[in-house]
Amino acid sequence: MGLQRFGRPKGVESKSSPNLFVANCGPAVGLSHDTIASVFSAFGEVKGVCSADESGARVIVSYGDESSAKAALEALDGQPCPDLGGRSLHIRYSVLQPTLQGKVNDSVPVSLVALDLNIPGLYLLHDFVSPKEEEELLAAVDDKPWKSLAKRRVQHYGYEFCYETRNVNTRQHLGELPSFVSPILERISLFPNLDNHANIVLDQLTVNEYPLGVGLSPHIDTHSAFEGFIFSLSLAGPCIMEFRRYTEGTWLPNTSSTSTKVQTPENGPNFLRRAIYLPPRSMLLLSGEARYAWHHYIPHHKIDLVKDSIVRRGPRRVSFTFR
Ligand SMILES: O=C(O)CCC(=O)C(=O)O
Ligand SMILES: [Fe+2]
Repeated sequence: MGLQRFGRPKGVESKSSPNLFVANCGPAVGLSHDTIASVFSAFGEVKGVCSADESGARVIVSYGDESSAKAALEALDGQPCPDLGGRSLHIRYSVLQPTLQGKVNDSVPVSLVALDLNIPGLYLLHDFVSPKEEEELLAAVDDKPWKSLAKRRVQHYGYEFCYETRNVNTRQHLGELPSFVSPILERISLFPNLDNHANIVLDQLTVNEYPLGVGLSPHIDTHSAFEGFIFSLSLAGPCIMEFRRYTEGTWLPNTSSTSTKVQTPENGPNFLRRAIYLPPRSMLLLSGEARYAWHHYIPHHKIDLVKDSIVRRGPRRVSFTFR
């Protein structure tokens, strides 16, 4: 029985189950799993006791049948238990749920630095803006009208972006990029790793606001619309970004537009996958091969596994993508 296979029940009333979630009980409060098993076995055969989480003070007690669990819950919940050092236990039914690992186990190992991905043209700078600048940028866009898409909200500056064609409408110039991004544009012009700084022309900005659990489908930003560099600044919450490179013949360009949408099964064998962690305030640069040969996307996760740590996404992530 592995850690976190059983969920903590959400409501006060939960469906009966042979598994009990028992709080105020465990090795951290001086009660071994064996001791707990022996006390709970007074109500039926105990199949196992395991930690409910990393606290050491919450366990799952599993019986072979629901009636034993019900008897134990009725007898022990909320009562000081003399055989368990007089502790008052808080007991609920628990439910088997997919492991935390299971929710993220389709992920590739997530790197913290761009170099580890071995994708030419991919760069990531941490702390590109300060926490104060982050706050100001978020306040500036929250002051402007958001446009709601199916799952996220966007703002466009410079040129309007058309999601049907995945292209900008060059006849609809919305004006210069707003003054609140001027310091960012200045800093971008000093970005290391760029051969020819004079070549950077960034006249379109998309601000994306992703609610918790929302990501972005695999795509390559339309070539004709945005030549050269794509810079993406992450604010407010973390996420991971994945990259796929298809070997020849495994994807087809979507002929209805200039975009190259993925048309292969999600987990076909014929592509390479890489992933990078994007903390808030970091700036990602996609150029060269990273920009033109790899699809990028943000998995629709609420949590990401980053170097053996569980990283929870925030209530929202806001990105500023300059092209
Ligand atoms: O949110 C991001 O960092 C990336 C956004 C993106 O890839 C796009 O707008 O094309
Ligand atoms: Fe993109």
